[in-house]
Amino acid sequence: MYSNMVTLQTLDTVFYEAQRQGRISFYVTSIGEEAINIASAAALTSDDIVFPQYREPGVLLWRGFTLQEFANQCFGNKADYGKGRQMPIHYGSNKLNYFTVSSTIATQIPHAVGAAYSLKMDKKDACAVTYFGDGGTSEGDFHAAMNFAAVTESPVIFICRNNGWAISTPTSDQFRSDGIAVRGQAYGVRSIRVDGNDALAMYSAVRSARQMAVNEHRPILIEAVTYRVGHHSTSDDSTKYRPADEIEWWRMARDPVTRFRKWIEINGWWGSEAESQLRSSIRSQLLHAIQIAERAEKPPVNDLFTDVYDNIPSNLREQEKLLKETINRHPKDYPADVPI
Ligand SMILES: Cc1ncc(C[n+]2csc(CCOP(=O)(O)OP(=O)(O)O)c2C)c(N)n1
Ligand SMILES: [K+]
Repeated sequence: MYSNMVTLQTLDTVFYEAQRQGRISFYVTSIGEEAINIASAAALTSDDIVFPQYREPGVLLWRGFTLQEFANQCFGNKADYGKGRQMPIHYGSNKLNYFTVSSTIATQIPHAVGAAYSLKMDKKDACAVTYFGDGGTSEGDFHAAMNFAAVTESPVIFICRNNGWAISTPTSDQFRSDGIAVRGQAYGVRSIRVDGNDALAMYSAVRSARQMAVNEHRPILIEAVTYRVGHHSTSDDSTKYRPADEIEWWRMARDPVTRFRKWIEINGWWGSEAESQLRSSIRSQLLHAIQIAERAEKPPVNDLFTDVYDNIPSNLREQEKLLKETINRHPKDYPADVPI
């Protein structure tokens, strides 16, 4: 669990730098939420179906998505499963039971309940797991999903990362309830609040939630209290709306990775030599993956028009024709490495 938390941290640092260098168009970090990502993933089984928001790439990492696969998606090259049609960080893996990230807030929550209901009808030994932020609970989709899960008694785990901020909106401007756990209780869903920066607490909560969901056929809500240490995304400057000392306190005093490291060190399982070896090894693996992803061929322009319709409708054909004509007229304005 610790090496995965460090890998996630390093992935964030390296990809964030790549965005600042203009090599990728966008990025979102999970800094401060590494324990929620990795400890929850460790407590599930690979048959459990994940419906993520966008701040849980650690779950995918835990399941075996490679650093090269992360890089291919962010660089939108030919090896990206989304064929470069999504913004960076919209990962997905059919093989790893991880639905593709959708930026439209909270849409994944009712999807998870539907999948859980279907797992129950098929008598599968698995549950659905969905992640969202506190902001997600301000959407109607959250409320519809909670109620649907409660009445259908579906095996679904709702993991809310209550990180204090929905971009620039603090939780105090979103709701006056005592956090999120009471909202689950209001719908008749067994709910618990955990310290999301404590990897062991997170692991234990998700482990028990999974047992209850699968064995007793019931939804469970976990409110993981945490803090979004990074900016919302690379399109945001959070110092414009929150005090720097608040960010600093969470970064220094409450960092989930440092807390877990202290625990494994006290147990004699880790030391500074292993730490520096791990960090430099992951960093170099990542830089290598980025180099490969950056040099790889881009998907052809044609791919923009495929995979939605079996027979491409005439309006899309027309758009395709117009796009190609435009590219031919202004070749200098289009990247030379994108096959037409
Ligand atoms: C339906 C919808 N409304 C608004 C947005 C714009 N938006 C993107 S992220 C975000 C904040 C989400 O906050 P939260 O769910 O708490 O997750 P966090 O970013 O804190 O992890 C908003 C409002 C969106 N993507 N989709
Ligand atoms: K949030």
